[in-house]
This record gives sequence, structure tokens and C-alpha cells, in this order.
Amino acid sequence: MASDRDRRHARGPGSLPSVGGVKAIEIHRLHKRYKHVVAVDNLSLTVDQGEVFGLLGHNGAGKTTTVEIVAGLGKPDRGRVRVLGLDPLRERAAVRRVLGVQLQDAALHHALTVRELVRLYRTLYRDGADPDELIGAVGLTGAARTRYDRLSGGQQQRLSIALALVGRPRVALLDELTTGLDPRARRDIWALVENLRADGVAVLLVSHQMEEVERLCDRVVLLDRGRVIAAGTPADLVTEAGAVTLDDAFLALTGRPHQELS
Ligand SMILES: Nc1ncnc2c1ncn2[C@@H]1O[C@H](COP(=O)(O)OP(=O)(O)OP(=O)(O)O)[C@@H](O)[C@H]1O
Repeated sequence: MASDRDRRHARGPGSLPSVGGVKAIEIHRLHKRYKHVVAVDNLSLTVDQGEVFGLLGHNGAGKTTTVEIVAGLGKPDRGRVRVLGLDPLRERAAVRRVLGVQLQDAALHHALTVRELVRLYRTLYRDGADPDELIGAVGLTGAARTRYDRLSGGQQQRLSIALALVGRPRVALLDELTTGLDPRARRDIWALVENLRADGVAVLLVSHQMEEVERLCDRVVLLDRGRVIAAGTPADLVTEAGAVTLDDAFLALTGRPHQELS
């Protein structure tokens, strides 16, 4: 699908300068409760610029709730969240300029084509990506004129990635990045994320795929019922669990096979 040239040009030339050493994402003692459920329980973590940081955990562990709060789409009960030093709730417009968000259930206009949607989202940014180059980078050139509601699940997924990146963000929140993609498309999207990192973009990645986590993530936290139960590099988690693979480490550290709850 995407050529190296497409991927290089989707972000434009050159790396992003780092913003004064400030953390890309800072979460301090975050707490969020829904009626009967504590979704996020005293969570603290920081993500550096140019780092790919993984949020792991079973279904219901609090990953999406955390991502939504970082994106300014949810209000924390307690705690501090900053994106490049900005408050996602109080400085919404400034955060929107630096943040790209791919969520599990994007609500898009079903009658618009891939190219129309990418162009529409592009108008929200002063310095966004070239729509056709970005469409190429996620492997959708052949489907550029296809309406959203006629796309396959994997194509919709690729489009959601393009829309997260159309503003050339400094910080990207990618929730289940490659779910539903075939192995080839998955590898191409992984390469795209590696290029983002090389350009200095910070990525907070929610993933259930340990192969993806091992390949992409510099550091991870493992959540269980909203709490951090392990943190470090993927290799640290394997060592901590006395396991051979990250899959085994996940099972050992959470005490349950993660597919069971999927
Ligand atoms: N809007 C909501 N109202 C009530 N409870 C919610 C709401 N959103 C999430 N929850 C609950 O909060 C907890 C954390 O959910 P969350 O979606 O953050 O988990 P997750 O780790 O992203 O799960 P998954 O891997 O399935 O996406 C779950 O128990 C969930 O049922």
C-alpha cells in the first residue's frame, strides 16, 4: 500500500523541534468514576516528545477513559492532565492544534467519500498534511472516491488514522490502532507510527496486540481496574513477570488471559 515516499511526505519535510523540554503528556493522580465503577484510579504517567507510550490492560481497565480525558472529551474527577503543558479542558483550542486523536468509534458523515472527509478535516488546521499524500500514506488511494459507508472495516480504520494525523499533530492518541487490519496493512501502519516518532511526535497507543506493543512502544503501563500494576519497557515487563514473551507477561501480571474478556 503506502510507499516510503508517501509516508515521508505525509508529514512534510523535517522533524518537529521539541517544545522547550516540556512533556508531551503529563497525567498526575488522575481519577475518574462513573456511577458504580472507578474507571481510572490515581493514574500518573508522562510521555516524552518523540516517544511511543503504550496503555495496556484488559477490556474495561480504563484505557479509553484515560485517552478521552487527555483529548479533552471527558472531565476528570480529580487530577491534572496536560498536553505539551496545555490543559485539554481549559485550553481546548490550543490543544486541538497540537493533538491528533483516533478513537474506537468515530462518528463520521457516512455519505462523504474518503477524500472529502480528509479534505474537510484538513480545513480545521492551518498547517495540515496534504490530503492526497496522507490518503496514500494510509493505503487508501484506491478508495479515495469511495463513500465512508461503503468502506470495509479495515479501510474505515485506516481512514480514522488519516483523520487523526491530518493536522500534523505533535501528540497523537491512537486507540486500537490496527484492530481489524490485515497483516500487511498492520505493518505499513506500524511503519507510519515509527516515522511519526522519528519526526518527534509523541504517541499514546492503546493496544491489545503484544506484537504491536513490542515493536512500537518505548515504554508501557499495564492497567487493571484503573490502576497501574506494572510499568517500564516491554522488556522490563517480561523480566518482571519472569516470562518469555510479552503475551505471557501480560497473563502473569494481570492473572487472567486477556482474550478471555475480549
Ligand atoms: N460512559 C460510561 N458510563 C459508565 N461506565 C463507563 C462509561 N465509560 C466507561 N465505563 C466503564 O469504565 C470502565 C473503564 O472503561 P474503558 O472503556 O475506559 O476501558 P478500556 O480499558 O478502554 O476497555 P476496552 O479494552 O474494552 O476498550 C469500564 O468498567 C466501563 O464499563
